[in-house]
Amino acid sequence: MRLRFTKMHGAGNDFVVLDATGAPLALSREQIRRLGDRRFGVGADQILVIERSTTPGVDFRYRIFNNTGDEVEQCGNGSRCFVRYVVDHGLTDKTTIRVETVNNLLELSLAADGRVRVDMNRPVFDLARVPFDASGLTPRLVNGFELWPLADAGVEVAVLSMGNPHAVMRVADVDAAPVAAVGPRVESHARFPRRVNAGFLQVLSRSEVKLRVYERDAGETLACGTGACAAVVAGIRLGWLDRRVEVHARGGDLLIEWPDDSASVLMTGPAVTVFEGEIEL
Ligand SMILES: N[C@H](CCC[C@H](N)C(=O)O)C(=O)O
Repeated sequence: MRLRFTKMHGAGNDFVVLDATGAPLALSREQIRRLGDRRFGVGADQILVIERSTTPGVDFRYRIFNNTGDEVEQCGNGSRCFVRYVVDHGLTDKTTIRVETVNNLLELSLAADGRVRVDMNRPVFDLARVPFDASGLTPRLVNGFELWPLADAGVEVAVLSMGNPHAVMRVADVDAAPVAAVGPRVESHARFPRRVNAGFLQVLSRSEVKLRVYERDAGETLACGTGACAAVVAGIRLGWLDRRVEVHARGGDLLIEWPDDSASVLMTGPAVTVFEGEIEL
């Protein structure tokens, strides 16, 4: 099968974007893995498949696959690249776009300076919906929010979902943090039945942080949009951060806002098209 694709990134988190708005696209797990393979394929952290939505009032649907071939629920940087793609390819003339994913409905808009602003919906703290198994654990409360001990990984984590699961831990210096050693142990910890994205958060001030994320399936990426949302929400709940935070990821900067505890999390950041191409799968 000859397949046209668009290579994009959002703050260095990179994607292969496939346009299935004209005709359905059914790819095998192996074909998804090939697209994501940096040696034998195009190479990307995730593969995004864009489709028209059949839901009234919703413009598009987009599916997200980690480069292992696993389909996942949410991708913050990917949602910004999705908007950039549909606008640049004339698939919509709207400036605010509603898109559904496997378990979420997002409202996205182009900002004046070319960045993309995404309403990432509300964070989920119900542990069963993350999912996280806290049975037998006693959390340490900070500002009334739980930090859960993962003794065998030697860390405490804040646990929440942005549609996909996140475990956030505070570190003194992200550049010195044991991401390669501790990331996989948290990602695959038995208390996360669907595994988890592991965020390493350094607080620079109440409105500025540095973040590294060891992503579920993908390993450390240069940025993780949902990870940035989860880290800022956890920091606000723990009393470390204000409601509008600049997040410095290794691949670029994201602006995260959580106006109040009942509001959606808003993320603003870059979305860049790198090249278009074709591949024989
Ligand atoms: N690895 C994530 C999916 C991609 C999320 C990330 N790339 C983002 O920008 O939110 C997961 O398995 O939940």
